[in-house]
Amino acid sequence: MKKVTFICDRSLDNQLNKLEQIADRSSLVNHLVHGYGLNSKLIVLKNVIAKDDEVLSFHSTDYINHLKDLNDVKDIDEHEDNEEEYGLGYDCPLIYGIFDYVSAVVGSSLTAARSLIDGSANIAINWYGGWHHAQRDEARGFCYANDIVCAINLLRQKFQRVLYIDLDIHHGDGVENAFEYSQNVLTFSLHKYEVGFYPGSGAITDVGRGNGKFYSVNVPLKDGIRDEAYTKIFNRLLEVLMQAFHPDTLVVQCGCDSLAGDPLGTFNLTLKGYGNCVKTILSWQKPTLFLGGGGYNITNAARCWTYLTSLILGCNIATDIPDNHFFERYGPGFDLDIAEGNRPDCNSEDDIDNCISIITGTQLICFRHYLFVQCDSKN
Ligand SMILES: CC1(C)CN(C2CCCC2)C(=O)N1c1ccccc1/C=C/C(=O)NO
Ligand SMILES: [Zn+2]
Repeated sequence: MKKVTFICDRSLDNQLNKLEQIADRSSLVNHLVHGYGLNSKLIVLKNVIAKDDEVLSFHSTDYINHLKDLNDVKDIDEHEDNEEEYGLGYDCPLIYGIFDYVSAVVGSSLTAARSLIDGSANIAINWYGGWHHAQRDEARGFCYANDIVCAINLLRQKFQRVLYIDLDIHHGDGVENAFEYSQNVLTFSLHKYEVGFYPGSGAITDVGRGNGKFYSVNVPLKDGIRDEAYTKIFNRLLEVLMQAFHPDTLVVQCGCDSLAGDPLGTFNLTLKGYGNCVKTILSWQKPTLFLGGGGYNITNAARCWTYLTSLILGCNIATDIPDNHFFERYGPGFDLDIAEGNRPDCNSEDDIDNCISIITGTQLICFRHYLFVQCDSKN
């Protein structure tokens, strides 16, 4: 019997509602999960606010003290040093109660991770987390603290090797940067990589540094990628990486701004594309933490994460949206599925095959080295 924990907490909904671009997104997810009756199969966990030292497992003391100073400030202009420092400003506007917000969101991913560490679950779901751009000492890209890095640091207290997978349309730069020199955390990100597209990092040649060289894997993609090509590249690359890296646990960022119909709208995935990736991940039967992230078509985010929750539980759910608190928001079709867009796919067959051969070539060399090192150390 698969034990799946699920973070659901109204105080977290209130915290996330402070971000206007995703206001009430988490409430829609939770009500749709409930509407499908999935919550009766989940171990629903209340949030535990992160302690300072847990947030400081990654973030700098200066940055966290700055957030504490700003916690009761309503508008950055009121604050003496209101020029954009620590990343607070345009992309990351100051939100009221910023430190309380960060402690709650980091706490949500730590609460989920703890259930994998204490063995009360083999899979943990936290759709409140996944804020992959935040750096050690600054907010970035709408991410104020990196709950993912804090959760990986906690998981590493029990699990030796962690595989991080990032499905968001944006490069998971904050997580990659945090573990750039580590060979115990392999970061794998599929993302749009084009001049002028945020954050601008994540080229195929970006493979990590020092001992961590080759343990950052980046799959740069162009506009319009569809389920079939995305699934092919995902399965082919991860087949190699799983055999070579042998992770003890996985952390998966399921940002759903790669879906067709997202206001950023440049990828063309449907629930099938995300579902194929999650099915592959589930087949490895490793302790796994699933997180949210981007996703700005609010009802599509609810559709996607509810569907993924049902896959994780092994439950088939109807395509008709069930009665729930936000039912009318799913009109006019009231359908769980998301239609594929008709934007052209700018990724040719050759582009995809090139990506696969370049990466599997590099990674194989690296992991062959890794295996020798492992063999040597055992002799
Ligand atoms: C402000 C929002 C978050 C919203 N948004 C879109 C959605 C709809 C219309 C604008 C963005 O591009 N944003 C950003 C703005 C500056 C920097 C980063 C992001 C997004 C990061 C992200 O999703 N990472 O996974
Ligand atoms: Zn994103």
